Amino acid sequence: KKDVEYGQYNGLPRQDQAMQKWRENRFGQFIHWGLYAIPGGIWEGKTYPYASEFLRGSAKIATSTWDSLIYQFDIPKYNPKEWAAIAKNMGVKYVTITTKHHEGFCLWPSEYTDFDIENTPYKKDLLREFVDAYTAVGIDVNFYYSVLDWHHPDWRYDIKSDEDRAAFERLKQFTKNQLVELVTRYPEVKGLWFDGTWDNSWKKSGQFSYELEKLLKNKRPGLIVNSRMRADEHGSRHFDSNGILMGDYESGYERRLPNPTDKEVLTRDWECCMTIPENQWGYHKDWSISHVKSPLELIEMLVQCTSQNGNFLLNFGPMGNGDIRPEEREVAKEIGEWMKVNSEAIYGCGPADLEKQDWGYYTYNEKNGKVYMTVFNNPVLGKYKIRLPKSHTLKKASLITKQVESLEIKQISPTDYFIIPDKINNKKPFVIILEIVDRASGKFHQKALT
Ligand SMILES: Cc1ccc([C@@H]2N[C@@H](C)[C@@H](O)[C@H]2O)cc1
Repeated sequence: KKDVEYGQYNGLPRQDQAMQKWRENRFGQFIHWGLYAIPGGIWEGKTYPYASEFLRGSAKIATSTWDSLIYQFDIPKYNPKEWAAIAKNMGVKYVTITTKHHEGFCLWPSEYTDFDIENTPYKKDLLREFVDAYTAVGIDVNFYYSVLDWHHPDWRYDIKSDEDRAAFERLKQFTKNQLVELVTRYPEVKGLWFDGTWDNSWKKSGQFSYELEKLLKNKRPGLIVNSRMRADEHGSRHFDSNGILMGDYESGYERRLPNPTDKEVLTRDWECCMTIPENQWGYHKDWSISHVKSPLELIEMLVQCTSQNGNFLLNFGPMGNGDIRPEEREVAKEIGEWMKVNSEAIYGCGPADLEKQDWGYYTYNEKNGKVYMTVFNNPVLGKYKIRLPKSHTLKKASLITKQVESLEIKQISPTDYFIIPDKINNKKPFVIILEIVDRASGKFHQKALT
């Protein structure tokens, strides 16, 4: 064991009310919005296929040229109430918005920089309007904040000289000031999603990140931070040098999910953040340049995350004028229709600790003791196999839509059962509710998650 003074300092998984709500939420909306939404991946008539929020680098644009985009940020179509309605209808319980991405442009009127919403034609506190609109419809609000700041003259990729050290100390103070400002001006905020913390300069700031986490949690009791915020004093990130997760949940699954049978992730809280195109977080004008995930692909990811004790954060990239693009409206509508029927298998659910089968995923709600089977793959066999521990019995199977009172069950061995639906006519993923009992205790219980 290494002596780690600035690693994890509270016991995980957190069981306080705020974290339980974060866990029960399961499904969130990510929003990437900034100056990059104005060019939308196209510069001087050339389409750049890389992530649009990196266009400044991809198109080798001078910082001063890029920063002058601020004068075009007049967002005539910005309608946070409509954004919140779209999110509500999609079925998300929380939202995470980029208050400041790597470009350094702040969506709120910050005391510590002029590179913010106040100096745009819009002028008003866009973030306050956003927080109010989402809070009004009962969606929890989190802030994404990039420590990496391309606009700030004191950013350093590494600390190689006294000048670097002095500059980065100023940057750290600026970062602390902005974060205290955010949790103070917007006390409704539930969590902070840190990004841009991979450079050596931050890896050498482990103690600072430890003290910053403590400071922010003192200012906002219950605040939830992701593992990307932290480095320990040896430069380890996400997990400290003893392999202990830092922050409150693991946030390494970016545009990828764990292997569906990975049992290790069941032991901690984690969140997967996902783009609808292959790799666009900010608005890109041309989505024809890559695969665009269908609502069904995205629903399957949401169900898989829930089945493995994770949250799913689906990204939207609003347009430079503040409108939500038609493709994203359509995704929100179709996922929302599915959630209206099946969200009981998602909200407040987690892993069922049953052996995964090919037809799809199990989720489990320990409050009502119900196990949910979400079917994505119809077996040619026409029967759905369930395998239970010997001590358990499958008592009942019914459709969440209650089209039929119950489905036929056939036990084919001490551990295996077939569920035999009268007909399989589903074109969409569907949910079967299972009543499984441990004969000894009379109810299904999940192995305690260590
Ligand atoms: C190499 C790389 C750096 C930063 C990112 C940012 N993290 C995502 C959550 C987005 O904010 C993306 O811009 C992605 C890839």
